[in-house]
Amino acid sequence: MIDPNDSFLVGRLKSIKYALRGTWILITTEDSVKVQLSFGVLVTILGFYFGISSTEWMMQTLVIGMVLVAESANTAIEKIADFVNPEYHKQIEVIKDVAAGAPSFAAFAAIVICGIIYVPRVIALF
Ligand SMILES: Nc1ncnc2c1ncn2[C@@H]1O[C@H](COP(=O)(O)OP(=O)(O)OP(=O)(O)O)[C@@H](O)[C@H]1O
Repeated sequence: MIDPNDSFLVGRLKSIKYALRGTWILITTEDSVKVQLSFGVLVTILGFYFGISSTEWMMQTLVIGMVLVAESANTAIEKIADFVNPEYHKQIEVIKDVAAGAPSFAAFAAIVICGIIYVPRVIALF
């Protein structure tokens, strides 16, 4: 925990440590994050294979990041909801469903961007 008496530098270093711990928890325990990360790795390999442009790399990296950020925020909201109310509640259902909508928007953008980048290149292979 960050102590108010910590120096600025120690406070920032602790924040980085906690953020890396959170990243590790997401990568190792959350199936949805594992799946999204695997897609990220796959399109990165495709990017090298097809030699995509700098602009395409930027767009692709941006959408991979968007999906992972949304998926991580969704996971955090799910965990808060489970902590606040582990039993069934109609409002928790709505909260979780709405939170799950965030990665869906990001995933839609990622599919469109990756489709624009790769569909013509894959078609050109045949
Ligand atoms: N406590 C609850 N009360 C009411 N509905 C719930 C509750 N917990 C889960 N649900 C419903 O079940 C759905 C799935 O919730 P769950 O917590 O299992 O997430 P998940 O889809 O498994 O998430 P992920 O795969 O990202 O871990 C929610 O979107 C919601 O509709």
